[in-house]
Amino acid sequence: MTLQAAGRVRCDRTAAWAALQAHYDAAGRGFDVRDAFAADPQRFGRFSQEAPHVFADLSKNRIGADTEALLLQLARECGLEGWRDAMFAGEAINHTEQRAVMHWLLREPAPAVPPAAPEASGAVAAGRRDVHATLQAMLDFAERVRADDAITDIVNIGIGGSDLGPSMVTKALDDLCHPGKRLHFVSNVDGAELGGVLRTLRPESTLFLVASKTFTTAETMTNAHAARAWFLARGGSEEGLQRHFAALTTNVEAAAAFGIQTTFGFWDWVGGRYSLWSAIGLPIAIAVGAEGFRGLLAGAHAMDEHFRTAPLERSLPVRLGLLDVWYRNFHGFATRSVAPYSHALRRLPAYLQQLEMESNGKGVDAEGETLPFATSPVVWGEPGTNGQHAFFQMIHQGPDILPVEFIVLREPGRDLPEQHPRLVANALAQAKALMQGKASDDGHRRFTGNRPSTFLVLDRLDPPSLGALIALYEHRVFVSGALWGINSFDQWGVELGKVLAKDLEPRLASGNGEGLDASTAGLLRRLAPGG
Ligand SMILES: O=P(O)(O)OC[C@H]1O[C@H](O)[C@H](O)[C@@H](O)[C@@H]1O
Repeated sequence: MTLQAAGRVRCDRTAAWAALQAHYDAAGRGFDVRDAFAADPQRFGRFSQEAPHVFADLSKNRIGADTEALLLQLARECGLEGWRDAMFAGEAINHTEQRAVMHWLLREPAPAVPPAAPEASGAVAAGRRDVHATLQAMLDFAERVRADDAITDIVNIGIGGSDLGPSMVTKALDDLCHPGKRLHFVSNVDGAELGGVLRTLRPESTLFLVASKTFTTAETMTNAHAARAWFLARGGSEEGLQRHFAALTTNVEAAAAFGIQTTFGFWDWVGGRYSLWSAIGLPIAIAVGAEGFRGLLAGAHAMDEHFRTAPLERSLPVRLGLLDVWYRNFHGFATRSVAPYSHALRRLPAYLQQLEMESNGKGVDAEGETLPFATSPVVWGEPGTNGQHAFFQMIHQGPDILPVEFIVLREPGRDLPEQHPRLVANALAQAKALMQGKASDDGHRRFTGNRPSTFLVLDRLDPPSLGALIALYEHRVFVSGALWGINSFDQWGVELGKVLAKDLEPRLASGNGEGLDASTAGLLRRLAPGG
C-alpha cells in the first residue's frame, strides 16, 4: 500500500516539517524551560493533560505553544486522523503482513445484545463475534485454576510479546495477586532459566502455559519440550499432560500436534507486542482473577476512546507522540529514559523497549524507501529511586540531553505505605533539579538545568489505571510511527538472526567455520568444545 493510497504523507514532505525546522532554528534550539515558566503563568495548565486514569505534566519540556501548534499541523498534514481511523475501522494497515491491527477490539466491552448484522468492516465484525466468547472461556479457565488448590505454580513459557506484557503486569498488580499461586516466567533459551524454575517445582502442582502466537518460536518450543520431558520423567502421564499444560496461540493445530488440547486462541490481527489483552494474558487472569482482567481491559478501552475521539490538541497519546518527534528529529535526542517511581512497575521499561523499539525501530517508510531521518528513540530505564544512584549523574550533568519520563502513583501500595511520601518527593525533586539546575563557580558542582522531563501520574496502580497506561503507550507509538510514515506493526528485523542461528548451531559441535566470515569462524572455533 502506498502512503498516498493510505492517505498518509511522510512527515518530511509536509509544509509543517519545514516550518518546524525554521522554528527550531529560530527558537527551539535555544528554548529554556525556566524562561518559559517565567513568561507564562499558565504554562503548567497549558502543558498538562488529563486522560482516562492518567494525568500528564508536559510543562517541563522544551516546547512552547507555537511548537505544539506546528506539531499539530504536522500531524494533520501527515493524515494522522485518517490513519488512526483506518486502524479503528479494521483496515489492513499492517500492509507488509496484510493484517488489520485490532488489539483495541480485545478491550471493547461486550455488547449487551450480540450484534446481529455486521455494522462495521468485515474484519471488525468478525473479530467482535469471536472476541467475547474466547475471553469468557479463558476467564472461566482462569477462575477454575484459581479455585484449584492443587495447582500452586504456574509457569508461563513464552518470549517477547508472549512474555514481557504478562510478566510486567503481574508484577505491577502484585498487591492483588492470588496469594496461593506462584507465577514463573521462562523466556530465555538459556537452560539456566527453566532449570532454575523446575528445581523448585513438583509436576502435580504445576500448570505450564505455552504462550506463543506462532507456536514456532525456537526458544519457546525448546523450553516447552524440555518442560514436557521433565513432567513425564517425574511420573506425569500423557493424560496428566492435559491437566498440566495449556497453550495460548493463534496456531491451534501446532499446539494440538505438540499434544496440548486446552488451547486459548487469538487472531493474526493481534501483534505479539500488543497481545497481553488476548489469551496471552491468561497468567494475568489467573493472578488477578476475571474481574481484575476485565478491569485492565476497561482501563485500556477508556484510553482507546480518548485516542479515537479527543481532538488532537487534547489527546494525550498525540501530545506525547508529537513530543517524541520533536525531540528525535529536531533536537536530535536519541533516547528516552523511563523512570517509574514504583517497584511494582519495575518491568515497565523492558516492556516498553519491545513496544516502542520493535514497532518504530524502522529505517524505511511504508513503501520501503530509506528514511532520511531518525525514528524510534532508544527506550531504557530503571525504577526510581534506584536510577538516581546509578545513571542519573549523566542525566543531570552529562553532555547529552536525555529526556526522562517519570511515572508516579498518588496512592501507596499495600506494603509500608509510610515510605511513599519519600518516594514521591524524590521523583518531584529529580524533575525539578533537572529543569532548574544549580549555578556554581565550580564546574563539577554546576547543574546546567533546562533538562526536559515529563511527569505521568496515576491515582493508584489498579487494573484500570494500568490498562490505560499501557494503551496510552501503544497509541503514542502509533502516533510517531504514523508521522514517520512507517509500518509500526511488522518486525522483519528479527528474522535474519533466527535463520543464521539455525545454520550455526550444528557447526558448534565441530567448530566448522567453512564459508563463514573470519570473525564468526574464529569465534566458532574458540567456542567449540576443546576450542
Ligand atoms: O509469540 P511468538 O510467536 O512466540 O513470538 C514471540 C516474539 O518473537 C518474535 O521473534 C518477535 O520479535 C516478537 O514480536 C514476538 O513477540
